[in-house]
Amino acid sequence: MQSTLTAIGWPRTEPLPDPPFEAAILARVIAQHRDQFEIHDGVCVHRARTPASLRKPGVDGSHRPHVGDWVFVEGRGKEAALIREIVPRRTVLRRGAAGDHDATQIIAVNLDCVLIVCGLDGDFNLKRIERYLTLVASSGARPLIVFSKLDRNPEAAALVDDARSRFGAQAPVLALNLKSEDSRTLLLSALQPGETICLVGSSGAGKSTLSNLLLGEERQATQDVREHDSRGRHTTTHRSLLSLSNGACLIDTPGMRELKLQAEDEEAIEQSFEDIEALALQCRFRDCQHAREPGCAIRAALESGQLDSERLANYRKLSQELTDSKARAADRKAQEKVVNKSFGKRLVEKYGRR
Ligand SMILES: Nc1nc2c(ncn2[C@@H]2O[C@H](COP(=O)(O)OP(=O)(O)OP(=O)(O)O)[C@@H](O)[C@H]2O)c(=O)[nH]1
Ligand SMILES: [Zn+2]
Repeated sequence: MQSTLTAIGWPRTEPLPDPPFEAAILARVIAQHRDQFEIHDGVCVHRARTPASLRKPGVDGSHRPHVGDWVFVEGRGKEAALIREIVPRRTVLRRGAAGDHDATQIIAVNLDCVLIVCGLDGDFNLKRIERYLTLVASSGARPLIVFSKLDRNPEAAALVDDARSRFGAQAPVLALNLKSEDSRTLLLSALQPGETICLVGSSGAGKSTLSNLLLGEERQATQDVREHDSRGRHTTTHRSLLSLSNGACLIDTPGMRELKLQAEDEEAIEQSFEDIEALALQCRFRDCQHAREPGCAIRAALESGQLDSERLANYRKLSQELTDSKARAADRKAQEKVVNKSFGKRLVEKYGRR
């Protein structure tokens, strides 16, 4: 049992925890879709759910299972398994302002190494890397900075030097062309057998390219971890958890990859796209969407070649993420208010107003 679980990241040197009830099965949460979880027991993938009490709004997020958790479940097979207990976590990666509990959200747990992926193109941003480093350091996991697109910028070496002198003491720094097969060996040698890794970084930084690079010849290596869905069919497209040939494993799920930006990143976006924000100020209309409005400075800059359309697209994507993230945060707050209000009302009904 130990060996099948180490393939999905159970630490080799750590004994397995005692099952808390009869027929308890130890498995790892590898993906989450709202209230549904995908768990891996070292052999197969199953569906799982939590008890209804944990699904109620207002429950502290840390009591709920998260991607990377080791859990004891009851029952497998046709029905979704029931997650009964969460094994104490070794590390917890959260996003959001440190100390501000309202704004923090668990991204993944039990990670050993977090790869901070950053492009050596327009994506390069020391402030953002610094912020990621802070998040990773407070998670308990080890950070590894991976610069991508080394081949895309003739000035890359200077940027990498700059980053090394700033962050070299906190994290190893790799600068790679992720499109080159040679980079796989370099990457794998920076990872340790048995550790669980994940990728964070902004949109377009190269996370997919990196996981594809690791996947490349790794497909064979994952064969021994056979994957079925709950009905026992093979799911060939399954990629949430990837065992690498050096014994490390990569957790890479949509919820994690889209490390959505928080309001505090607004400043970072403004900084990286100063030129675009300055141009937008010159548009005739203050609420210009840069679509068909007359006197649009952004479109003029695109036409004259002063502004690169890909860069604008990237800016739009990041700004949209920021807007979405703010809307979700507002939604959460509003929902909590409703819950607290109805809870208050029930108290009044039960005990009368005091
Ligand atoms: N030449 C070159 N291109 C790269 C490198 N890394 C990534 N790219 C390209 O950059 C683009 C974005 O890379 P992705 O891997 O899709 O970025 P991502 O971080 O997964 O982006 P999201 O899926 O939006 O989170 C793709 O067109 C890649 O082919 C690199 O090292 N060299
Ligand atoms: Zn405009």
